[in-house]
Amino acid sequence: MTKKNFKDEEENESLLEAYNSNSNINSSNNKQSISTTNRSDQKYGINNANKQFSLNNKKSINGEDIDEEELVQDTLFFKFKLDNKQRNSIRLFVQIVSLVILAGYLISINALYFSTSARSIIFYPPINTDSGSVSPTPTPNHITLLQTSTESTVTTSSYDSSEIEALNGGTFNMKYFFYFSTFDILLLSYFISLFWLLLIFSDNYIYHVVSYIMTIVALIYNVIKSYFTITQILSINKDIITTTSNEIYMGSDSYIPETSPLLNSLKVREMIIVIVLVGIPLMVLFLMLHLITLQLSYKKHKRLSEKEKQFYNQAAEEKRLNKKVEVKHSNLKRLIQLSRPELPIILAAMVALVFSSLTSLAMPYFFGSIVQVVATTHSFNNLNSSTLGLVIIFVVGSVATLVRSWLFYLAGQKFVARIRRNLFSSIIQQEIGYFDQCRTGELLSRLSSDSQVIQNSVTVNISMLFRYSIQIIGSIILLFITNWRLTLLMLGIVPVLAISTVFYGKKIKQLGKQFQDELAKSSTTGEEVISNIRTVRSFSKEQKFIDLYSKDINGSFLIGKSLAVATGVFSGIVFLVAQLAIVLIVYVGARQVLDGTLSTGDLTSFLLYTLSLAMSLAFISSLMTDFLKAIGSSDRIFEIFDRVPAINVSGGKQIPNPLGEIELKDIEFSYPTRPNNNVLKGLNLKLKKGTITALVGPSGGGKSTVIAMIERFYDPNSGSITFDGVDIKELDPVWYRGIIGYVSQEPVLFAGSIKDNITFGNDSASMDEIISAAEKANAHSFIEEFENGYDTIVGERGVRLSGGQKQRIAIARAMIQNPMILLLDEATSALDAESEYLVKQAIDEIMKDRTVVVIAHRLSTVINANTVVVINQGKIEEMGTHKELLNNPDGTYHNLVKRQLSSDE
Ligand SMILES: Nc1ncnc2c1ncn2[C@@H]1O[C@H](COP(=O)(O)OP(=O)(O)OP(=O)(O)O)[C@@H](O)[C@H]1O
Repeated sequence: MTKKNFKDEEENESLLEAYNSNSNINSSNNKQSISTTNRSDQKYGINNANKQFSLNNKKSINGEDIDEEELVQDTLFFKFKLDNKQRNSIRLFVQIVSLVILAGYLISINALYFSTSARSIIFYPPINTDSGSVSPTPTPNHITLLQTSTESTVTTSSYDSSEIEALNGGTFNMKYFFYFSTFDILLLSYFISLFWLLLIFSDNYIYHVVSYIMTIVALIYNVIKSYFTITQILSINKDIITTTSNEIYMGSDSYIPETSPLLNSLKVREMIIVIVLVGIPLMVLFLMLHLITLQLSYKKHKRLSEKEKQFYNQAAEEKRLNKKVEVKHSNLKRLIQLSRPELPIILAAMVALVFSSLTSLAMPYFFGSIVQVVATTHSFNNLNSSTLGLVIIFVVGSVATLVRSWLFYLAGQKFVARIRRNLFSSIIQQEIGYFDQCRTGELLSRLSSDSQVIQNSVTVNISMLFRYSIQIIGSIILLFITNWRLTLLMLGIVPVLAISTVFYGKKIKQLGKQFQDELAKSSTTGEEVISNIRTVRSFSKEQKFIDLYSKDINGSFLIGKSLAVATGVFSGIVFLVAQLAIVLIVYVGARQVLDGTLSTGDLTSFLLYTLSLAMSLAFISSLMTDFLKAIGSSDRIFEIFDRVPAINVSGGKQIPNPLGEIELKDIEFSYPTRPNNNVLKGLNLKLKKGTITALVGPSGGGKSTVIAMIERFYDPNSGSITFDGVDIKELDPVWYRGIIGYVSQEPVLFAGSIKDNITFGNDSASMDEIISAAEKANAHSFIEEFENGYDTIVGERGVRLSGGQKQRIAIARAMIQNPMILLLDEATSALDAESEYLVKQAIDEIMKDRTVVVIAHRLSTVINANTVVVINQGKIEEMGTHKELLNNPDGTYHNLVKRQLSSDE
C-alpha cells in the first residue's frame, strides 16, 4: 500500500516533469501553440486525476518510451547517487525497520509498564488499606483534585476500600509525578507513535519535518526526565539502610510517603529506570534512520517546488494572454472554504451538537447512580432524583439533537445546491473541444453523485465527527475520573486501532475513486442509449446495449465487491478491538468489584462510558472512509472547477459599428482529440460584407470545420481569424457570437414550446417579432395549425416535429436574432418536395442583406452565391463564381456538379 502511495506521488512528479519538458519543446515553436494544446496539461503535475493525458504527452514529446523518472537522480550522503528504484528500495527498507522499532517501542513500554507494580506510581502512591491507615499525611505539596481535604482524609476511616482508592487516585503531587511516575512516558509513547506512523507511511516533506521535530522534543523530554528520575532513585537507594530483617528509609523527602512502593522495593525502582530509559535509544535510532527519508523527502519537495515554480511562471504567461489561472489548494481545505457561506448555520448546529453530546456524556453517570442507589442505599428519594435528572437530560438532549440534525441537514442542502450550480457553470463554460473528449453521462454523474458524496462529508459527516470526537474526549476524561487504572488498560488498545485505520483507509480511498469512475462509465452508456433510443430500436440493438450496460455495471460491481470486503474488514477489525476492550474491562472491573475496590455504580458508569467510547471510535473510523470517498469525489469535481477553458465565454472587445468582414489567414488546425490529423492546412479565405460564400467539396474536406472556426468553437493552431481587422480572440465572445446566426444541418430544438425555441435567439423579442420571424421562415402557417399554436411543446430535441418543421423553426430562431453574419449548413436529408420548397424559400429570405457562409449541397444555392469555394483535404482547391469554376473541366467543382446533375437525373 505504501509502495503504491509512493508510486502515485512519483507519477505526479514525473507528470510534472513531462509537462515541463513538453513546454520546453513547444516553446521553440510559437507561443500560441503552447497555450492551446498544452494549457489543459498544466495542472496535471499537481492533479492526480488527469494522469493519462499527461502521460500521453510524455510519450509524444520524447517520441520514445523513456521513463523520465529514472533520469532524476538524488545525491544522498557523500554524493552517493540514487535513481528512482534505489530511492524506493531505501524507503522500503527504512519503513520496515521503522515499523519494527515502533512495534518494539510500544510492546516493550506497555509490557514493562503493565507487568510491574511501577504502574501504581502515578499521581500519588496507593494507601496500605490493610493497616487501616489513611496516610499519606497531607503535605504542602499536595494538590487535591477531588474533594479530598485535610478533614476528609482524617475521616476516611469510615470509607469503604473503593472510595479510598478513588480518593487516592485523584491526589496529585507534581514532584512525585515528575520524578517517579512512568505514566507520562507511556502516554508519550502513544503520542509519538502517531507521528512515527506519519513518518513511516507518508512521503510528505511537511509531515516528515513535523514528525521529526516532535520526536526530537519527545527525546529531550525523555532525557531530562531520565536524568531526574535516575538521580532521585539513586539518592533513595543511598538513603535506604538494610538491617538484618528490614529496610529503613532515612531520606528526608517529605513528598515520598512511607507506603510508596518506591521505598519498599528495589525491583520497582529498577523497573522505573528501565522504563524511562528504554525509549531513548529507540528514538535516537529512529531519528538517525529517518535522516535518510527526511533528506529524500526534502529533495523531492525541492524538485517539485522548482517545477511548480516553472508552472506558475507559465501560468503568469497565460495570464498575460488574458487567461484565468487558478491555483489548486488541498481538497479538504477547499471543501471547507467552499462551505463558508453555511458557516453561521454550521456554527449554530455545532452549539446544539455540543449540548447533545454533553447530555450523552451525562447519561452513564445518572445510570450509574441509579444502579448504586439500588445496590447500596435503597433510598426512594435518591432514586427519584436520579431518574428525574435522567429525564431532564433526555429532554434537553432530544431538543439539541433535533436542532443539530435540522441545521446540519439544511447547511448540507444549501451547500450541495451551490456546488451543483458552480459545477454546472464550470462545465458549460468549457470550450467545445472539451466536450469532444468527455462523455455526457460522466459529467452528469459528477453533477449528481459526486456532489452528493461531498454534501454528506461536509455536513452530516462533519457533524458526526465533532459529535464523536466530543464523546471520545469526554468519555476518556470521565473514565479517568471514574477509574484511571481500568482506563489505562483500555487505552493500550488505541495504537492498534490507529495502525489498522491507516492501513485500510488508503485502500478504501483508492477503491472508492475507482468505484465512482466505473459507475460514471455505466451512466454514460445508459445516457447515450436512452437519448438515442430511436436508432437503437430501428437497428434492434436493445440486447447489445443491455449486455454493454451489464458489462459496465459489472465493472463497478466488482470494485464494489472489493470495497465491501475492505470496508467489512476495516469495520470488523475496529469492532473486534472495541469489543475485546469491553470484555477485558468487564472482566477486570468485575474482579475489582469482587475485591471491593470498585463500587457497582462506578462499574456501571464505566461500562457505559466504555461502550460510548467504543461506539464513537467505531463510528469515527467508518466516517473516515466517508471522508476518503468524499476526497475521491472532490478530486473529480475540482478537476472541472480548476479547468481553465481554452476559450473564454465572455470578456473582450466590442466593435461599435461593425462592417461584418471576416478574414481567415493561413489557418492550420487539428482537433484536440486528434492532434496529429491536420484538418485545415494553411487555409486563406475572405468573406466580404453582404456577400454569399458557398463552401463545397468532398465529404470530410473541412467545410464544417471552417464554420466552427468562424464561430470560434475552436482556436486555430496557427494563423488568425479577423473580424473587421481585429483578431477574434480579442473580441468579446458573447458580442461576437451575438452577431452571428447559425443554422446547422440537423437543427436541435429544446424541450420547451415553439415560442421558447424561437426566442432562444433573442430573449426580449415581442410576440409580433416572433410571428414575423416565423412568417419569414415559412413556419407560421404550420404553427397556427397546432392546437396550442406557439405554445405547443416540441418534445425532447424537437422530437414531436417533422424534419422540415424543425428546420424552419431553427431558421426563425436565427432570423429573430437578425444576425449580421449567417453561417448555414444546408440539410442533406431528403425532405418531400413541398417541405424542401418551403425551407429553400426560408433560407433565401434569411440570406438577404447579410454576410453569408453556406455549406451548400444544392446546386441552386451555389448558383446564387457570389463566391464558390471548393475545399478538399483542408485546402482551398478552387475559388470563383459558379460559372468560372464550371468552365474548368478538370476542376473538382466541375466534376462535383456533373455528379450531382447525373444523380438528380
Ligand atoms: N469534433 C471532431 N473531432 C475530431 N475530428 C473531427 C471532428 N469533427 C470533424 N473531424 C474531422 O475533421 C475532418 C473534417 O471534417 P468536417 O466535418 O469539417 O468535414 P466536412 O467537409 O464538413 O464534411 P461533410 O460534408 O461530410 O460534413 C474529418 O476528417 C473529420 O473526421
